Amino acid sequence: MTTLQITGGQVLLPDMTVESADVLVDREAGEILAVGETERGDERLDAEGSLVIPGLVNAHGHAAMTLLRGYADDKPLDAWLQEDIWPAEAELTPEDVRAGAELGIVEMIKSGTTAFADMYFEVDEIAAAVRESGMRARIGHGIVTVGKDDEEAREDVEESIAIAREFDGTGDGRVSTAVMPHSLTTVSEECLSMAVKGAREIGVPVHIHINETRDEVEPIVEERGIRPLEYADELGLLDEKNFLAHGVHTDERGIELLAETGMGVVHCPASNMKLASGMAPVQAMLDAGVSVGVGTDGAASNNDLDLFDEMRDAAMIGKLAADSAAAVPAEEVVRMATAGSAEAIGIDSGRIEAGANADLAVIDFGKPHLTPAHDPVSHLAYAVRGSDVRHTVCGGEVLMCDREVLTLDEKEVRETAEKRATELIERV
Ligand SMILES: N[C@@H](CCSC[C@H]1O[C@@H](n2cnc3c(=O)[nH]cnc32)[C@H](O)[C@@H]1O)C(=O)O
Ligand SMILES: [Zn+2]
Repeated sequence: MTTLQITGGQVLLPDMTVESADVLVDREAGEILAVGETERGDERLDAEGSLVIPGLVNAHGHAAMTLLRGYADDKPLDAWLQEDIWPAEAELTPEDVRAGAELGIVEMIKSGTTAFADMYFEVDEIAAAVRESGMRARIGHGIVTVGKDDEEAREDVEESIAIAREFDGTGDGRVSTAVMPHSLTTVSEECLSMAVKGAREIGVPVHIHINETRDEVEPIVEERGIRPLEYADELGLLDEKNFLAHGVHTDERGIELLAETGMGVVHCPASNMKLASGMAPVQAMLDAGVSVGVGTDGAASNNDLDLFDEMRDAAMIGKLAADSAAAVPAEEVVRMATAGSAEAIGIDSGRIEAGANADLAVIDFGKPHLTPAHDPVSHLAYAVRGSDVRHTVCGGEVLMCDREVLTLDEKEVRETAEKRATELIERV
């Protein structure tokens, strides 16, 4: 066994208290051995003047969409997808997806994120990028069946199931999967049922966008006389294992259904504000006991993958939505972006204690905007920026040390992404 000792810092514990402690990690097992006064490690990572926190978990996104960052802004979801995003995505090659995923991963590692959930296509490229990077991820092939004939539609579902089966548990267990129908309005009823059944058979979750915009709710109510979550419940889609993105237009009955079934919700506040989708009733969900995590969504609707930004947005919009400054407080938002996200997407991460996976980020508190540090948890929610992260560790492996990414070549990743993004837009 070789050990890694993170020394001299303050540590954020699962009960949200902070204490001066070292963290000792078993590098082979990828687990935390001890927190406190530990024995000396074989290797050491300096955390003097810094706060050690659980690695952040980005519970919903499309990492490869970094290639489309700033390509199409200031439009509502439907027009944005149909006029700009989908035509551009139709031109993406497997190599483009790899380049975009690597760029997204570098950005996440640099801002203290150690795990993420991702819905996209060319998933073998995304799996390869995750394996190379050392991050933890739950990935899947997004199914869209609108505009396809029955056979093509079924093939898309089968592909999502086959990919989920193939990659689950790979990358030393750091890669897990889900079957990922895009939404209740872009996938037919028959195909949604197929997806639910297929996921159950292979024992992986289902991940889907639900209740994102009003335009998505209305057609379901008109056609079926019930709201999206009631329809999802009829399909057997609401389950403790499964998780949805957004949940913006969720009414009281919907919140009850989420709480009763244990279905996870991934709140994506920046994307919801940028596309003017609405404000998710996050405090009401938390009060009802719903499992809530936080995600950035894709870089084309955010436009960055910095979860510190997202925490601040979640706290701010959560207060507006509840009309209360006490809603979605700092501690709650930090919990949502760590243990909450991990629980929602079903991975073991998000807490610093002996026996847990060693997924950590070390934040430099020696900054003007983090002075004075009356309450480090307040700073995490309201003042820390991704660029304050010094080191990132996942499964006991150091992914970034003193802001240098060790598992991928940042400069090369940026140059490749820039070139591929430019050529992509020329083709579109
Ligand atoms: N099989 C489909 C791809 C589905 S992947 C998931 C899709 O979600 C899209 N997407 C990104 N952000 C959002 C969002 O906020 N709501 C709905 N869809 C989104 C993204 O552009 C991508 O096309 C195809 O080949 O076109
Ligand atoms: Zn999305």
